[in-house]
Amino acid sequence: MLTSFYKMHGLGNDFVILDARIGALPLTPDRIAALAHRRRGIGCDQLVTLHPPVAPGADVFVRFFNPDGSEAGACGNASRCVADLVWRQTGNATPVLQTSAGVLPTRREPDGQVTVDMGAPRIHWQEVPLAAAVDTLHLPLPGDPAAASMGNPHATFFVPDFAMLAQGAALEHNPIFPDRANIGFARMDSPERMRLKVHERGAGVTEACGSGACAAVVNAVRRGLAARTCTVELDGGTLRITWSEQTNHVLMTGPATTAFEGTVDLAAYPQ
Ligand SMILES: N[C@@H](CCC[C@H](N)C(=O)O)C(=O)O
Repeated sequence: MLTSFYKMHGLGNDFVILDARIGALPLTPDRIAALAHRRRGIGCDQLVTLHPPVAPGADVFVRFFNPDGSEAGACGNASRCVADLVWRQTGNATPVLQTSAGVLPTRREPDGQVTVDMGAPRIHWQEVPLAAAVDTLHLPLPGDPAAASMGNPHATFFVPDFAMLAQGAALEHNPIFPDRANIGFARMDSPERMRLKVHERGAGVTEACGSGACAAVVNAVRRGLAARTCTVELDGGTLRITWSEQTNHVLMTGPATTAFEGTVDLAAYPQ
């Protein structure tokens, strides 16, 4: 069962991308976890699959899976990578991605970076989701985080340093997050510049989290800490995030890089 894959990354947040547009792939949560394993598989922060689109105007349907086998509604860095891949395959510089959380227009910039319209943030407690009707701007947790969904659940802690990062795994599983959550730690260096580290749901600390950067800027703007356009510095590099006042959509701009292409025998991995 030889299947080709692309190994790509956005700021060191790395992906195995499998193309299921020409035929379904026999993937299960266990097989995804095995493929994502850093020593026994190809290794990645997320496994991404491409499918024929259903939404009118969409060019490709994209699904995102964490290395624990769970599925996520959004992945900002992988969205840029898929847009870059579609551009390289077809020459379409504005591919539209369909995801389980919505339809995302993308654009290749003149400098080769990719902008993804990540849609409108969801800030009602049921949309995040949270387990109870609480103020999403001030969750009843030590550290006073704010919550938002960018198609996947995020909580942002505004911190002076990153001493809390080790608490990310416990916070991911806090009962206030019924679907677990990605946990961001943001240090505001100025209203236009943020330093961010993210413990990702189902993946642990990664070098960058695109949806986490979008959620952190949204939450920082809601708190009066950031300008609508903010540079987010992650361990793997920087993203430019704009939360548009006109459209309420969040635009994310950053690089997309191909590391290598390869072939994998899916049957050699557990089902
Ligand atoms: N790395 C991603 C987010 C991937 C999904 C996340 N771990 C989740 O479970 O929601 C990004 O760049 O946004």
